[in-house]
Amino acid sequence: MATIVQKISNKSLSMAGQTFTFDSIADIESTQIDIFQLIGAPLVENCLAGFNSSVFAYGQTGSGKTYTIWGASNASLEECDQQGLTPRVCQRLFERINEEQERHADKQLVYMCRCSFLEIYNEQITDLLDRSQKNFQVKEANWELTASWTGDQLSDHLQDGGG
Ligand SMILES: Nc1ncnc2c1ncn2[C@@H]1O[C@H](COP(=O)(O)OP(=O)(O)OP(=O)(O)O)[C@@H](O)[C@H]1O
Repeated sequence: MATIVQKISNKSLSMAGQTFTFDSIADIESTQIDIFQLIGAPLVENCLAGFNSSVFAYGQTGSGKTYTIWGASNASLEECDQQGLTPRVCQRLFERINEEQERHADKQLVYMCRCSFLEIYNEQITDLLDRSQKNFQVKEANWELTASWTGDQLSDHLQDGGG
């Protein structure tokens, strides 16, 4: 069978005779930990520095979006190889916040975290933290989301399966 896409290096691949270059390319050998180190850990540091961060998974059905963003269906918040980005990022984020608060105890740092978890399917946006919110229009530029969660609420939600 002809190879359609060929990985040339960690940053480039060839397809139909053309070479494409990216910041980084994961492949079939990449583990959930690899993806967390590549995307999740820098994202957490970015958030701690006060910047908004987002992860966008795009691909055809069955290509592994849910597996990558969330994890295998049997993965829980407990340590598990199959955990995806979301539980790992949440865990690291709150660990790092505790670390920073302890390190700078004299400054009494207060962090406010806000997160949204959205699915776009058939041009319909669903708020995955509040499934009653499912009629956002793609064209609307300033739709507002209700998802402003405390760490404990988010942690409970993740442990309940996030549905
Ligand atoms: N890297 C991987 N290692 C092991 N299993 C994987 C991997 N990626 C995906 N899978 C498995 O492949 C199947 C399809 O993956 P997944 O459900 O994540 O796709 P999807 O892109 O979210 O699909 P859809 O768009 O239909 O929701 C699942 O059973 C998932 O556990």
